[in-house]
Amino acid sequence: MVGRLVFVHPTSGELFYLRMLLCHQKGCTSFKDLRIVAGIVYPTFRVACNALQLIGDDVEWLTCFTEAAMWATASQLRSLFCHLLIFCKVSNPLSAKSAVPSKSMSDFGLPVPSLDVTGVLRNRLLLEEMSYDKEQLRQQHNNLIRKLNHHQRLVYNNVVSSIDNNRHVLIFVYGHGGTGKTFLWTTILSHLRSIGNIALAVVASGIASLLLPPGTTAHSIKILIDLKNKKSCDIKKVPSLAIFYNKQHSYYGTKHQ
Ligand SMILES: Nc1ncnc2c1ncn2[C@@H]1O[C@H](COP(=O)(O)OP(=O)(O)OP(=O)(O)O)[C@@H](O)[C@H]1O
Repeated sequence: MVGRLVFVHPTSGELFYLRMLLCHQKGCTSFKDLRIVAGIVYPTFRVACNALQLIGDDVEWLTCFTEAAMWATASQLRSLFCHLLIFCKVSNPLSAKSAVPSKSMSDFGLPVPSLDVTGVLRNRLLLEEMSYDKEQLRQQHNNLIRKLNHHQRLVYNNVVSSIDNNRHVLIFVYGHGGTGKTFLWTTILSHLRSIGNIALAVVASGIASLLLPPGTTAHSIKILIDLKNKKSCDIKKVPSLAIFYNKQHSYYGTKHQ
């Protein structure tokens, strides 16, 4: 029987290697026969092609990867690996990855960070909120709290007691310009952060965010200022923002300007 094999693009994966085997293996009567080389049944057409030395053996890529492993950081190695996969037509990606002996911190007798810690390190929002100088904040708080006037003190006590008693509350503070609202927020924020809690200062505008230590705009963390029926905040389940909101002991304060 005389037949013609249609062209198969190299990016077609196993189909490409099947076509290659059909051009080289003789007397085969099944797909399995095509995968047999020197009596060994190979699991895929590509591996069978490799055994027949029909395709490159990736040595140049393995050498490149092994050399880079001597000096490159983990992040650079990951970039290189992706670059090789995408642009260099590596025939066996897994062997390239396993060619580099990977070491973990425990191999050097170092404590392995918990998943919780590595999660926090990847979360910029959380990292910022947890890296305050607590001692400095404690001193600032001690200095500010002494100056609070009667009304400020009332609000301050209310906020702190609701946190101490784990009560979820919404507190609205009204006052004309210059009556000490920002002063009050700063006192509350310094207290919460000095005891290791996360307190998010949210404002309506970018200019107002400069008044609070460090404040952020509501829209940048997807909080709606204009609350109406059936409106919802678009916070995805996995990203850092969701992890941030899930973190226990988080408090949000907003300032409208
Ligand atoms: N209890 C206080 N002791 C000393 N100074 C205070 C006190 N409360 C407020 N101030 C000072 O008064 C000034 C105005 O206060 P603040 O900026 O907190 O007002 P505000 O209500 O936030 O104003 P606005 O609404 O215009 O932003 C600031 O210089 C602040 O340091």
